Amino acid sequence: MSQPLLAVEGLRTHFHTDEGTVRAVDGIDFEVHRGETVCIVGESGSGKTVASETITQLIPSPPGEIAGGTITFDGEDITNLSEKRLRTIRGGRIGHVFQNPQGALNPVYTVGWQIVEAVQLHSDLSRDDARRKAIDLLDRVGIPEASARFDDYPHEFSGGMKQRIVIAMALASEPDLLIADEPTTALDVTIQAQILRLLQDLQEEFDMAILLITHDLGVVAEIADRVVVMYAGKVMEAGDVYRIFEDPAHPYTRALLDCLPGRGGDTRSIGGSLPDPTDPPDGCRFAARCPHAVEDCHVGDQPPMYDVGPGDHEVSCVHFAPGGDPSVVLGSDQSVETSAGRADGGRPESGPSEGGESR
Ligand SMILES: Nc1ncnc2c1ncn2[C@@H]1O[C@H](COP(=O)(O)OP(=O)(O)OP(=O)(O)O)[C@@H](O)[C@H]1O
Ligand code: NI
Repeated sequence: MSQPLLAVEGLRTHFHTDEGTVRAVDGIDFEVHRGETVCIVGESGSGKTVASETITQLIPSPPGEIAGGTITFDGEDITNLSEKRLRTIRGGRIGHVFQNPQGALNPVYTVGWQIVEAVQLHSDLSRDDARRKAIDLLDRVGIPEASARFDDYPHEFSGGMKQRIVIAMALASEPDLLIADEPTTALDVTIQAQILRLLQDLQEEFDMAILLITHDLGVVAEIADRVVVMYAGKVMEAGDVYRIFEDPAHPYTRALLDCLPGRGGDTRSIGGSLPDPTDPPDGCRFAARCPHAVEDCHVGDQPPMYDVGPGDHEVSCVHFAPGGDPSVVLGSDQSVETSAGRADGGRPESGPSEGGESR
């Protein structure tokens, strides 16, 4: 494969707090190639936002710290870039739509002014040309009568429109990579769909890569080329979106998918909770909640990423190690295991019953 646009290798982002060191991101690898959409999924608290905000060093430091690893963007190591150099990348070649869009717009300036600023920061367009470009951007993100609304203030727009404006701002520099952190979570379903379609259209138009963070697997199915499944600061599984949905390998991914309506699951969430991020367990971080955990799962480090094949698909699970027995997880059929979602953690009687239960 060609050189990735973004390569994250061995990344660790920790926070030093009174309660101990929060290992929010604890050694993860992933890549984003030009023009593709990579989705990071995982439960709340698994480190998705911290991982994405570490890329352009948006993590408050202290208490945050990049404790290890490298971030390479377009061939350049940007892990320890100076603030000055970073400013040309952040909001320039890398656009960012934050999880909380409220903070992204300044209430005391008109939206037009703010987008013009964003355009001018990364181009040498004249004020007039920047204004034309800003109106064009507002128009493209679907703000009706964009030129008439140019001088309106953020509070004069609805939540969905504000989010479109935030996206327009992130696009103002024509970024090579757009990082979008739960860009539609706060919005109603119709507007969510519109904004996702909009991102896809703009992606094609600008030949832009998208790193989308979400815990909505419905969104992932619709928009992703590749998926990275995070849990407790680690990557559990990664690969082509079709592989992840058709042949999910990690018990965690399978449990997540099980929560999707129409996949046979009857649960809203996975039983149990994330481990203490200041004191993660040995072995696989999901082992305590995993219906397939064996002794090996509780010792050593998180298992390495094993190839699941065919194609682009890797999983961090001992059952997929060379010589392991994936059928422990996969069972004899491909129906998604549902036990992980049961509040009592019980296994369905009909499920695969080879040894290895954690209880
Ligand atoms: N400034 C901070 N200080 C201490 N801990 C932090 C800080 N920011 C994040 N964390 C911790 O890092 C871990 C990962 O948080 P993160 O926000 O990345 O999760 P997430 O996967 O984005 O979750 P969500 O889906 O809720 O957005 C959590 O345990 C969180 O409490
Ligand atoms: Ni988040």
